[in-house]
Amino acid sequence: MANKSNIFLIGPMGAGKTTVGKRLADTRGMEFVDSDQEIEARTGVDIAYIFEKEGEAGFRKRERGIIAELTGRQNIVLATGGGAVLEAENRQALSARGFVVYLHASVEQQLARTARTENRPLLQNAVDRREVLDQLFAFRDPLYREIADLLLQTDGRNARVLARDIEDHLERPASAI
Ligand SMILES: Nc1ncnc2c1ncn2[C@@H]1O[C@H](COP(=O)(O)OP(=O)(O)O)[C@@H](O)[C@H]1O
Ligand SMILES: O=C(O)C1=C[C@@H](OP(=O)(O)O)[C@@H](O)[C@H](O)C1
Ligand SMILES: [Mg+2]
Repeated sequence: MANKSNIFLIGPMGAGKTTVGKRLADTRGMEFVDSDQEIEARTGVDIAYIFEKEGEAGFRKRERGIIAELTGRQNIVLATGGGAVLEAENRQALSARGFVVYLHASVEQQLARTARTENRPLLQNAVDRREVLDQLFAFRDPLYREIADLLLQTDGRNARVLARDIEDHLERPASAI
């Protein structure tokens, strides 16, 4: 049965999943978990190091394991990584086991918010970050939409306002969501 006590945040790098998720969990008194931070805590190394040693495929395998586990919990706010929706298994678990919020951001906004990034290997190694973000977004946007229960535009809107928007949607009767 669907467990909608969980809130799962999806969307591209720089959409604010980690930032908004933490804030939302604080105000709702829920546990906050970030799949990337969880992988780092368990392996003792950062995401960039995992990409370097195991390639993207190695990272996706770890991400799949962690999402399968975390989506089985209750009453958590989970911030996923931007590529979590690539795996059908992840999409299935996310949509079945929680309320899925797609934090949408234009590529322009993604670029601005990831400008000082130090632990996003897909961007760090890129010659042209805009092109990489463009391509990722074109491929992934339909996947985010496929499982989203709610889509929020984040351009020009701060994390506090976005967390409150999510709260407002959750307070509404189910038929209005
Ligand atoms: N709504 C927002 N408005 C302005 N800056 C934001 C917003 N959300 C996140 N940020 C900033 O953008 C950067 C990336 O945010 P982060 O939460 O790590 O995104 P994600 O987890 O989706 O990749 C951080 O520096 C964060 O402070
Ligand atoms: O878009 C992606 O494929 C990735 C996004 C990152 O998470 P954020 O979306 O939180 O930056 C992180 O999981 C990894 O660098 C790969
Ligand atoms: Mg994040």
